[in-house]
Amino acid sequence: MIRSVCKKREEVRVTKPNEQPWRNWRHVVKLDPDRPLPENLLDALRESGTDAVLLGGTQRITYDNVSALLGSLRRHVPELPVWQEISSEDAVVDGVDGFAIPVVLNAGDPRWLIGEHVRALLKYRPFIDWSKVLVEGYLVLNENCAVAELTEAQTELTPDEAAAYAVAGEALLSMPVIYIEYSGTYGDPATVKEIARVVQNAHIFYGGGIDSYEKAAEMATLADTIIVGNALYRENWREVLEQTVRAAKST
Ligand SMILES: CC(C)=CCC/C(C)=C/CC/C(C)=C/CC/C(C)=C/CC/C(C)=C/CC/C(C)=C/CC/C(C)=C/COP(=O)(O)OP(=O)(O)O
Ligand SMILES: O=P(O)(O)OC[C@@H](O)CO
Ligand SMILES: [Mg+2]
Repeated sequence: MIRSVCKKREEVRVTKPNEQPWRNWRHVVKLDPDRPLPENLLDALRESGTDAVLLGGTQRITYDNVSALLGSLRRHVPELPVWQEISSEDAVVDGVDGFAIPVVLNAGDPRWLIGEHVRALLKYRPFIDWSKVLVEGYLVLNENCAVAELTEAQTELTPDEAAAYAVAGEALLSMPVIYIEYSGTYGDPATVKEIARVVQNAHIFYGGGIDSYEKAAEMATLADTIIVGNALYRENWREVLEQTVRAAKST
């Protein structure tokens, strides 16, 4: 009986350590498919030393704008890994190097903890190569960002509470990545430090408000990977790119 049940199981590929390229990422650029890029940014990425690009945003993400941005990246920087951070099941594209799937640990609306994921699995499950999937346990900590509003995230957390969410993600839910998300504002180093202290094996992404060498260096000493988004859409994007990569690689 047991054997026949086992035979019926589909083969699920488990990711091996050498299939976790994100463990080597120190600096990542997050590009929003909904926003026009500064001229020459993509060419500058080629020489920048950044480790990967995440395609992601919260609002107005469509199949067409993700495909267009992916196409531009492949033309200008063919060697740079590009991962799609899925925020809408209708915008999933083919041809990326991997998929990052956010799960918002402190979501007030459970859709963003598991509901949307189940809906997407009903559609994509037979076609998924799980070795290309990275689950990100998001901790959304800036109450004034689009993702906090969408997910109704409980952002008022002490460092101890934030760390408990991170441990829940790592130890209870076996998440490989904990993403400390302050999108749009620079985070509280004490909170990031406490999370880094208690998390044992999960890889820590930090994102939010990084626009200088000093901020990048501070967060890069606490987190495994820093993610730079909004500041790349400003006039001084060249300086931001150069300084934040240099900080991430030298700390
Ligand atoms: C080709 C093929 C068959 C591929 C298979 C695809 C695949 C691997 C499918 C997996 C199925 C699956 C489980 C998909 C997930 C579906 C889904 C919609 C899940 C919900 C994700 C989620 C919690 C979204 C909420 C928003 C969020 C966390 C977005 C992440 C990006 C982010 C925070 C961007 C920051 O942007 P924003 O807040 O807009 O910041 P600024 O405006 O300030 O810049
Ligand atoms: O846009 P910023 O504030 O740099 O944040 C980066 C990233 O964490 C957003 O999801
Ligand atoms: Mg956005």
